[in-house]
Amino acid sequence: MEMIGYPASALGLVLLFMLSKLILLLYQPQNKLNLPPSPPAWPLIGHLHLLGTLVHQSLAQIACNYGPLVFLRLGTVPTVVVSNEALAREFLKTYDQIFDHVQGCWPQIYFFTIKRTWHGHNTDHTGEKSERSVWNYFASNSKEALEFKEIGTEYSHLLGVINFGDFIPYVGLLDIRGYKRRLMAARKRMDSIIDKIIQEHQEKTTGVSTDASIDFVDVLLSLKNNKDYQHLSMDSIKALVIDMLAAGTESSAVTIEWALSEILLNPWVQEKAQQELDHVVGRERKVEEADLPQLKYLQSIVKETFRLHPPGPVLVPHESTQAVQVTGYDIPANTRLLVNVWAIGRDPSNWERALEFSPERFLNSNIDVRGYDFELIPFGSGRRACPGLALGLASVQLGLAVLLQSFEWSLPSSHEKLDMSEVFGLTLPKAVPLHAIATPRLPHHLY
Ligand code: HEM
Repeated sequence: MEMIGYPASALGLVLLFMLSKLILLLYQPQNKLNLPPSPPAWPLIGHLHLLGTLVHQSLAQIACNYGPLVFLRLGTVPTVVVSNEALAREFLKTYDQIFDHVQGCWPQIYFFTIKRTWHGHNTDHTGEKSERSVWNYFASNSKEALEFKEIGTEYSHLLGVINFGDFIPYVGLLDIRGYKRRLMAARKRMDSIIDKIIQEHQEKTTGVSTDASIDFVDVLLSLKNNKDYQHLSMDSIKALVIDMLAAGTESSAVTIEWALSEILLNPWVQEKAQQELDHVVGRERKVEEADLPQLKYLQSIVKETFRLHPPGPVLVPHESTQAVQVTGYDIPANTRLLVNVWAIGRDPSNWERALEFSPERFLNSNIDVRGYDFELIPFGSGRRACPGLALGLASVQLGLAVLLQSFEWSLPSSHEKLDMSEVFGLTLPKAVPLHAIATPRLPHHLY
């Protein structure tokens, strides 16, 4: 008998080979290792069946049953999950270098690019207003901007779903649920937008010489003239542009939406924030970035929002480059690390009334979000921490300050129940977008 042109015996041999490879991968001898606690695993899929659509919540539930350090086998991928402050410090600070696996020079490029192009939020280094062109491009309502947002939502969803094919070799080839096909289609659409942006930047003949006029696409393109980065292909540069756009836009927007939602549930927070804005800025001018250091209550609102709704709930997966012992447990080389920042932010051993939204808790506290206080690490910590921290933090603080100074916020109906459920994806947005009424509170000429 012949199947699709191949003799059945040859097909059988291939299947047998694939199956034996899979069994070898899944059952590598690990019995001599002192691995962290682990729930019972299923054949082939390991612990994948324990992950629901809200992965961070499933992992928090597993931590409740098995402790703050858990070893999981997600298909063939060995994974450790960390769910408390002390262990986060251990993995991200003490063993930072070991759990640092990422594509070669990319972290340096991210830092270098953001440093070259960001001199403050609204102003360049000379203190003059500057147009930050690529970001402005996507903040607009242009056809490309709307398409980018649409593709971004698709990407975010597809990167969040648990796709068995990503964890079990050969299953991925079948693409049973069509995720790969959808991702390729989204990538093709994204590629054509990025190609257009790159072409426009390459065609720019003037204005690239001053720091104020360059944006991060200019900086990335100029890497080709730098001898340390000449090996970078055009595809890598495109991927870097997409990374920066994806990481730099959604996280700040999602945080502001959560902050406003919490404020609507806790109206006295709005009252106190507006009193502070009136006192520090007044109502005759718009709040500016220079006002932010004095807006202590607003800063506390932002910290409290990051605590309960971190946009990267399990950070970006890190991977061990070598075997290591952490708190007496063996962690093999090539083990993925997930840090459940969402669970750490709600851990009652760190936070009183942990599930309550209470910005006041930060007013007389030194806890900050910059990666030194491991009970609150929405930007990660150490070598892999977010390179856009300063820009992201300022964007959220200023964005929220402008919204609270300019408008009185209320729900469309006093009986309306605000839906606070989440969707797990590239970030952690609200499942149901916020609908609120904005009533102007500043003089007419300021709008
Ligand atoms: C609310 C704002 C933001 C939050 C909460 C945030 C959070 C994060 C987190 C948690 C990570 C992963 C860190 C880790 O795995 O240890 C990350 C990575 C990253 N972020 Fe941000 N981010 C924000 C804004 C931005 C902005 C504005 C940019 C760029 C302009 C940016 C660029 C990046 C990049 C390129 C990475 C990947 C770094 C790597 O893999 O080494 N982020 N961010």
